[in-house]
Parts: sequence; C-alpha cells; structure tokens
Amino acid sequence: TRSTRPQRMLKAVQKKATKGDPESVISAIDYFCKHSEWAMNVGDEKGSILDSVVTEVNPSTVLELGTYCGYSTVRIARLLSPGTKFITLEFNPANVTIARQIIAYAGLQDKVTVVEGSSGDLIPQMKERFGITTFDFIFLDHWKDRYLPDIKLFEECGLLRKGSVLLADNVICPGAPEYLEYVRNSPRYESRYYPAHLEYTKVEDGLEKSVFLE
Ligand SMILES: Cc1ccc(Cc2cc(O)c(O)c(C(=O)NC/C=C/[C@H]3O[C@@H](n4cnc5c(N)ncnc54)[C@H](O)[C@@H]3O)c2)cc1
Ligand SMILES: [Mg+2]
Repeated sequence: TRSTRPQRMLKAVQKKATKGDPESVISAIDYFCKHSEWAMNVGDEKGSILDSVVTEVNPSTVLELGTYCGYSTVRIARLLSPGTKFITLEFNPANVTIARQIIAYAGLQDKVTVVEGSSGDLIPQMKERFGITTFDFIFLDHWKDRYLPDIKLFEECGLLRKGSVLLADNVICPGAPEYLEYVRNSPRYESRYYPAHLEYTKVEDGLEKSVFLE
C-alpha cells in the first residue's frame, strides 16, 4: 500500500540528515516541505519565532499539543536546559510512531516524552501521571477548535502560574478566532501577535503569545 506523507518525511530525514544533529533534521524536513511535499510543520519562519520565545522563557516544564511528526518538538527540545520536563501530546498512533523516530534521529529522545492520547483526556492527568504542578511554556498546534477548550482546561486544572507563557500557531490560517477573542479580551492574559506566514507559503499567518497574569 502507498506510504503516508509522515512516512515519506521520515525517509527524507533518514536520507538527508545527520544522526544526532537536530539542526540537520530541521533542515531536512524544511527542504522536504519546500521541494517535495508541503506538510503542516510550524516551519522555518514561525519556527524562528518559536525558538526565540522558548529561549526567552527558558522553561523548566513544557507542554506541546499536537506533535504531528515532531518537527516543532525537535525545535523546542534542542533549546532546553538539562533536567527540563518536556511532554508532547499526539492522538494519532501513526504520527506518534513517526514522531518518536524523528525525535530519536535528532538524538533528543531523552529530552521529551511523546504521550499518545487526546489533550482533553491527558491534560487533567498531568499532575498524577507526570508529577507536573504547573507549565512554564505551552505550544498549541493541534486542531484549532481545541485551543479554547484546552486553555480553559489548563485554568480549571490549575496548570498555569503567574508568568506561564502560551504560544499558539495558526491563529490566522487556518485560524482560531474564539481562542484569539478569549486571550485578547480576558484580564487574566497579556497577549501579543507575531505576524508571519503559513509555513512554506506567502499566505498570512502568525503566532499569538499569551502570558497568564494571575
Ligand atoms: C484551510 C486550511 C487547512 C490547512 C492549513 C494548513 C495547516 C497549517 C498548520 O500549521 C496547522 O497546524 C494545521 C492543522 O490543521 N494542524 C492540526 C494538527 C493536528 C495534529 O495534532 C494532532 N491532534 C489534533 N488534535 C489533538 C488533540 N486534541 N490531542 C492530541 N493530538 C491532537 C493530530 O493527530 C495531528 O497530528 C493546518 C491551512 C488552511
Ligand atoms: Mg500549525
């Protein structure tokens, strides 16, 4: 049977990148997406903004929603200090399998735990299963209609602290209008928009950074 796009992306990494070198894995995926097949990785332009926010926050606890193939997982994990707790959630088992192989090829398997399941089920389990009290940094890049219910779940589960930073991909394209309206109008968040483009295209998109205030 025909291979899947994530499988072809993994093959491109194994062919083009250097084992244990995260930069070469990132470049190999960006090359694949620019010259072979577009895929919904955060990409190089928005990825640089992600890098700068992660570096600025220098988090001790990190959560990513929507691992997909692990591109942003590699981008984040390569910047983290030793001892940082990094969890990424992915409910498609086929994507979990590919992501784990791409993360391992980059040599970052000890930096991050890929957990199979849906954010709605797993967020309430963060404390008991992973001993997390609060997250310093959260990257949202899963189904866009889950951004708002999941940020409310973070609040209900007491997983945010004063200064927690949430960074959301695709707030323009595909768009997350209800999420944007919430974080921009809620007195509990300080929000800022980083304009960019939909990965590997000239279509407008951007990232929204929201800091929890209380
Ligand atoms: C109209 C249109 C279409 C597509 C685009 C292009 C475009 C550009 C982008 O950067 C995009 O991020 C997206 C996008 O749709 N991303 C959704 C990403 C899902 C991944 O996350 C997984 N997942 C989804 N919900 C959950 C969940 N609750 N718990 C755990 N994992 C979840 C899925 O299993 C996938 O692995 C699309 C632009 C415009
Ligand atoms: Mg995205």
